[in-house]
Amino acid sequence: MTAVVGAAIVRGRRVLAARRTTPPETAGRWEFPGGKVEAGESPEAAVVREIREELGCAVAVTGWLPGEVAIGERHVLRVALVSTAADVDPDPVEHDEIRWLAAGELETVDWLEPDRPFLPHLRALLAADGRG
Ligand SMILES: Nc1nc2c([nH]c(=O)n2[C@H]2C[C@H](O)[C@@H](COP(=O)(O)OP(=O)(O)OP(=O)(O)O)O2)c(=O)[nH]1
Repeated sequence: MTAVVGAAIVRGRRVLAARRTTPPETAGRWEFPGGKVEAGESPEAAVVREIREELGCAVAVTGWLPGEVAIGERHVLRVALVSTAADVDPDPVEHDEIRWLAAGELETVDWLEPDRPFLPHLRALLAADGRG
């Protein structure tokens, strides 16, 4: 099993969702930006590397949403809680759209199926977060 890490980039009471462009089976679906953990790499380091590659910004992992979800038979998804500096503007180079979603907006995009079990945790966290 290869670990895939997604980053729930939280700013104030919103989380960043990103729309995939490849491969065709997943193009147009929404996800937490991220990717596969490489051999010898920690999940946290993979999150930081992937977000730098995909969104051109530095992030810090502050925790993990509970649980992990199988992606097919070979991959398993975990989702990190991530913060950025307030003045950082993510600039997607692989995704064709990004949106900052509030708790009540999480259902407005078509998430990849493996991401859906993480949404209730995220909704509760965003609804409870008094910052911003
Ligand atoms: N990054 C990411 N991938 C997800 C999520 N949910 C989900 O099912 N996936 C799937 C889509 C892909 O099949 C796989 C991750 O592949 P990826 O293409 O993002 O990984 P990667 O950047 O390391 O790229 P590569 O090795 O395939 O070139 O996991 C998610 O929230 N974020």
